[in-house]
Amino acid sequence: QFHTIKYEDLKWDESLGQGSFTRIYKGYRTDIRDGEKHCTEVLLKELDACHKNCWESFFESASLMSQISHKHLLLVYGVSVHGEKNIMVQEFVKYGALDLYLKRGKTVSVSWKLDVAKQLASALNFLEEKNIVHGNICAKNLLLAREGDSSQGISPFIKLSDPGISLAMLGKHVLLDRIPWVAPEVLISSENLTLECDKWSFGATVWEVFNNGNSPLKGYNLKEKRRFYETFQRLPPSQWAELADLINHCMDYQADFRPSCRCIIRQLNSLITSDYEILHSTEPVAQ
Ligand SMILES: N#Cc1ccc(Nc2nc(N)cc(-n3cnc(CCO)c3)n2)cc1
Repeated sequence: QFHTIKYEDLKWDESLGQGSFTRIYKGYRTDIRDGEKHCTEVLLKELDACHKNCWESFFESASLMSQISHKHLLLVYGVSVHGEKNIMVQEFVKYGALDLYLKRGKTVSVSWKLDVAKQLASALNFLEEKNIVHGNICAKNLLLAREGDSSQGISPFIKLSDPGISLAMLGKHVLLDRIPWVAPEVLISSENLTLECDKWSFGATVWEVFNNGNSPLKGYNLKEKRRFYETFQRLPPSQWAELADLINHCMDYQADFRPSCRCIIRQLNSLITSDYEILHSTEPVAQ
């Protein structure tokens, strides 16, 4: 169900860090198309050899992303297996993970952040229409393909990354550490992983985007993270009441009370036109 790529066609460049059980590298893929040699910049996502039993979940995640195509979903070229190595070959997205981009202190406007939220909501709406659960929505899995330039009215462009190893395969500690992105019902049983869980994670991700990429519950240990859910706590609300309401509506402890994607998109559209932008934007506004 997806393309297999010859290991000899891949070249590794610098290491770019790691996800859960995976290591990522910049790389190049040579392939011959209509008689010409092409060399494409790629992202090589390697599954740690010690997690061999996860490889089918790793490939399931790759095949999920290569079976459907949408402008805000990451393009997966295929997979390569070489001895112990399992490698997913993805399009190289120019500016990388959004959480790191925001943490690097880039000041972005309110409308920039709302554009990102709307693009994520449209990707989620697409998945919802296909009844596909992503299961790992977070700012680290949002990749920035275009920075945008608010002075030129050019909006940013994001791509949602593959979900990686499925939640069902992850140990309890990894799941607890994913609080507050993982929906509370999933901690009880990964059987509860439904489309509504992606709405919860969407709320936590929008919170990250509006808090300059800072991790919610930063510094909480696993016990404190568990207590956060057990006592039905909420993330610190944004001063922008309508935004805080949307985030809390998505992060409703009752899964079936969470809004549909269409409702989320409608609420985001109403936010963009509100005068919050004028009152709170960092750029001086022409009087
Ligand atoms: N400096 C820098 C820099 C780093 C990376 C990229 N590009 C890129 N392309 C992808 N397809 C995936 C990722 N990626 C990043 N972190 C994860 C793990 C969480 O998913 C995935 N990064 C571009 C610039």
